[in-house]
Amino acid sequence: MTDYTKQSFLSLSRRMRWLGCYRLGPMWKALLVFVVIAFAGQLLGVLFNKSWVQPERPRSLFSLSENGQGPPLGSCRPQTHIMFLKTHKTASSTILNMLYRFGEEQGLRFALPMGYQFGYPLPFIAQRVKGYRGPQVAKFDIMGNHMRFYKPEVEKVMPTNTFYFSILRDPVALAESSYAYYKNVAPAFRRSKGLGDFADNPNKYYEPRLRNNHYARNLLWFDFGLDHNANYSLALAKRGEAVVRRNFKLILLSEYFDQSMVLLRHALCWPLDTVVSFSLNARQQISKSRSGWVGKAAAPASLQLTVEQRQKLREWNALDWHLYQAFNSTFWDKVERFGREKMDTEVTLLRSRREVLARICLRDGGQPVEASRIRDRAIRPFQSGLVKILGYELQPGLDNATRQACLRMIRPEIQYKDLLDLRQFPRAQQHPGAAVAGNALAVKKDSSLHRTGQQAGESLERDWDGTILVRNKSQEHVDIKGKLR
Ligand SMILES: Nc1ncnc2c1ncn2[C@@H]1O[C@H](COP(=O)(O)OS(=O)(=O)O)[C@@H](OP(=O)(O)O)[C@H]1O
Repeated sequence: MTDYTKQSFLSLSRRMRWLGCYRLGPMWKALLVFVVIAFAGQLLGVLFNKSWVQPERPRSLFSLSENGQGPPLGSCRPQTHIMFLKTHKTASSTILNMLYRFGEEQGLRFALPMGYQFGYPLPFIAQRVKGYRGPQVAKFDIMGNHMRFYKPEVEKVMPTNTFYFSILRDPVALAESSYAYYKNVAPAFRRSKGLGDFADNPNKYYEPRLRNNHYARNLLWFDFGLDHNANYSLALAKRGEAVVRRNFKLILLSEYFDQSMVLLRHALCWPLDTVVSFSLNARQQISKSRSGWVGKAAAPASLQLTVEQRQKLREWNALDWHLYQAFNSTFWDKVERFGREKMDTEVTLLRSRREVLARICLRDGGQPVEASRIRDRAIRPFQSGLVKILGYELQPGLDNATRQACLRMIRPEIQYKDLLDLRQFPRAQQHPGAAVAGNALAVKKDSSLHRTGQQAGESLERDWDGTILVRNKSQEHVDIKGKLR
């Protein structure tokens, strides 16, 4: 013992005598001293060691309960600088909804597009971000709307310690989803009789230079900013894979959505409830599996595929197929490192939380419904293509706080973006009709055009979804998705 410790010990025993502890035996005194020292140590640790600080709870109704926190995450701080590359038809709207919820609850600032996508399908440039004033001038925390990824420009907008992640889906399932959604949009799909017909002879229908045909070939590769029309070679595929690996810390899989959410929550140090979600943007469902995502029993004739046609689609999308296989293997390595048993426990917990929240929030036991059946027009999802895109009805009679928390979980992407936009830019001129959803086409005037000014030599044209395309001499176009879902 040092002199200082001896002194402290003596002064402590004097105080204990003063408190009446002199009646206790020596064993009890020693125990009491130990307890006092341990308590003081804890207190100092909490005060001075920041890594002991538990993640701040989102001010969500659900997270107030212990179950909503989930199993402990250890000594980490919640990540609040996040870039999510929102790939198409991969469950990305469900993930964006989580990011919107988390950011809203934590009062974070979103890098939002002027319209609904960041200039897609053109490669991303920082000027597409509303409120961008130059590299690192304005502070943005979360970015997650559709874009064609281009890292040097994203880096101008997001802080250096940003966590980059994205999600992939099996290219055959993705092709079905894409065909159903973009049937009338991608010329290659429009011309074919069905997906099977397209798979049998894609070159008959596919013209690489036609606008929106990127939805028909290696769509993931395209979204990651790579050349989706390049001829497949293993060397090329590996180079692309390496680029994705370099740029993204975590790649999720939509087929293993719940396991993905567990990995994500641990990577971000987030409470369980932030990654509990209801599947958004699903095609009309037949049955609902336990995992909570909407499955399809019988596909419409135009989407039916033989085993050979599935194989042909893999070959047609060979670059995406490579990417999917490579990251599928990485994904399971991560699960292995995480611990299979621990993963199973957390997935079970996540699913039971989803069931609890579905019972609280959703009408008809949580079954998604056709947009036309949703009484509140403000939460009807956007419709496109061959099939009906489903949404949810809220349970009637909820108290206001619960209603708001539930609403956040089912609010479709477009309406949610409008709401956040309005909060972040209360004084800016908003789109007429913002935050009001309807099934009808409502083309909105885009405020960014008025702010930046339309240049001489540019002409306005609309894309399939109401996006305003500004065409100039070099044929560059800007998107401002202007159709409400
Ligand atoms: N939780 C979960 N797990 C697995 N799959 C899910 C989940 N949530 C949504 N989905 C399915 O994702 C498809 C929609 O994808 P996106 O939201 O990325 O579409 S979009 O690009 O934003 O239009 C769409 O696929 P299809 O139904 O096959 O079209 C959704 O059903």
